[in-house]
Amino acid sequence: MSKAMLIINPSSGKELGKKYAEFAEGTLAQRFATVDVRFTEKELDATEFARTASHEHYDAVVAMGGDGTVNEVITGIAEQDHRPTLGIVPLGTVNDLARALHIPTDARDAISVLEDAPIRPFDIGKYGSHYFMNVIAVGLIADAVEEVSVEQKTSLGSVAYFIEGLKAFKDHSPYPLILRAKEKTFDGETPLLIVSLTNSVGGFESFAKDARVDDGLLHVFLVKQLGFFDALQALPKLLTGDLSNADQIEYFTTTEVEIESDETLSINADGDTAGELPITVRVLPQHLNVIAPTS
Ligand SMILES: Nc1ncnc2c1ncn2[C@@H]1O[C@H](COP(=O)(O)OP(=O)(O)OP(=O)(O)O)[C@@H](O)[C@H]1O
Repeated sequence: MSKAMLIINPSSGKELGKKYAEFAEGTLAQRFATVDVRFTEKELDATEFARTASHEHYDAVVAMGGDGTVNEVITGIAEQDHRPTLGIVPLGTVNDLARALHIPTDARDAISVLEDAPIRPFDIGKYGSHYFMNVIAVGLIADAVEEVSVEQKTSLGSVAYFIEGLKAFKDHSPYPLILRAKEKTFDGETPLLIVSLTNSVGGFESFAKDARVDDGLLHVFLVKQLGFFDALQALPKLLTGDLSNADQIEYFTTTEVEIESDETLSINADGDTAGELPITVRVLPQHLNVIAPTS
């Protein structure tokens, strides 16, 4: 008999989770014989619930919350032998994975998709014991995220990061970084390094426009050392995906990359700070399955 676990973060996205809990449970009941609902109370609850769902051979685990909640659920199932199919009801500010998977960003529409959308594979990434589903950033964006207040994030969404990013370009000196991949090595200074699995980064859907959720690749963007005015030119190109002739940006794809620095630099994974350099980042190709429309 098929069973699904619905994991809801009631604090995500202006507490929409509570409002839509019943509708989501009812919709999932059209597809699965049993639906168990769990509400998170604190950090790592979603990981624990998802791990239990794996151990107990659930067919699906649906994450209802922001990117933080989706990341926690993925962390709970990623290492297991039995990995339930993922479902996502995005309630956060950014919702990059949902965007990349063509899952509607409206909660009600996203729930409706769970009733009959196909199941398809997607890549995740790993460094140390951390998993990520969208993006790793070192430098500028990592700093910008730290500086965006909850109020700014709620009212301005992705634009808040953009504004803080511009400020960070002006105020911060670049970071010394060493990058080693089969395809390319770099030893120098950069204001920003981004390693992306999906096209959508920070809510900007054409950021890594060639990235596909199941292409088995890490898309690496390295911004070269810039003056402020060069930076002003480079940022819109980053955000609109117009990178083909952007000489301020080094772009390549790989499956594994080592990143280190002489300085202590923290890493931002999927919007939250998680760990420090040095790291080796690997893609786990088509490691998980997700209920999501194909276009
Ligand atoms: N019941 C709860 N009350 C308060 N915080 C919670 C609760 N359950 C989980 N959390 C915390 O919420 C964090 C995840 O929040 P999440 O990213 O899903 O939502 P969000 O902040 O609204 O989304 P976004 O970051 O996209 O704006 C978890 O890391 C966890 O620490």
